[in-house]
Amino acid sequence: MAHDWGYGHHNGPSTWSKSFPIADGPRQSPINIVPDQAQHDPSLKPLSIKYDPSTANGILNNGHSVQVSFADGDNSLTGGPVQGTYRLAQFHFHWGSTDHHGSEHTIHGKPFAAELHLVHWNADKYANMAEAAKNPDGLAVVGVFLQVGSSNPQLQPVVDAMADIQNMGTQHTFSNFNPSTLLPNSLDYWTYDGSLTTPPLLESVTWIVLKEHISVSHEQMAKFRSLLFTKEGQHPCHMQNNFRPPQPLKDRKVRVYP
Ligand SMILES: COc1ccc([C@H]2OC(=S)NC2=O)c(OC)c1
Ligand SMILES: [Zn+2]
Repeated sequence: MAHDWGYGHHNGPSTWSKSFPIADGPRQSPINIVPDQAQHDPSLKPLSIKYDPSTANGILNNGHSVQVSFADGDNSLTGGPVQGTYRLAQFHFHWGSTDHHGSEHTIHGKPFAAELHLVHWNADKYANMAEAAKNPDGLAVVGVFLQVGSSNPQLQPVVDAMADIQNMGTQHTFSNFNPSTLLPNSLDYWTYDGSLTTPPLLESVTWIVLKEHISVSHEQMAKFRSLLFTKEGQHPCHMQNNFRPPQPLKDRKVRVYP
């Protein structure tokens, strides 16, 4: 059966457990992060991220988000909370209908306007992203908060490409883009064991949520909200509020670096 999960009243996050019982699992994401309760851990290392801009190979409206994919190549995440080398597969975003909410993780209960997810898979242990996603140490997702303020020129190539992928299922060429330009100056982070934030909600993600946000302008956010959840010819429904709310922490600790 084709899964018709979404973010609407009838198919949104509160309904996902019907088809995906893991939605009520022990390590679901996102979560609310309480900085004062995060634990220091001397085994945590600084993050090391190196991307090859020539591996960017397309931008897609997948009906849930806007996603930029990368060919297998020298795109590595090492250090931080992970062992070995994780390879970048794609990045995408989650955002709201206003500038005051839209991120998936929250800090002290406070949401940001949007959240960037840079998705990496454990290339030392698994053959590809799909295999990695089935394993508890398979994925590492770097989360970056977007706060509305000054325009972010580094985001503009992604924003400009949105004109070509307005409808669900549309894609366009997107090349020579270095996603490290979307990272803040500081790579200090919180980390915890979690999951994918949309179905299949697999509990295979080591989360690395950066403390420092990046900026985005109100006008740039309006372009995100101009995207459509719907296909060409369908009654148009604007892509916004494509975020899952925070889930119970249960028996987990959030660690902090430094
Ligand atoms: C099959 O591939 C998937 C499926 C779901 C997600 C969701 O989990 C997070 S995290 N953000 C999402 O939209 C995904 O992202 C890596 C990749
Ligand atoms: Zn995501």
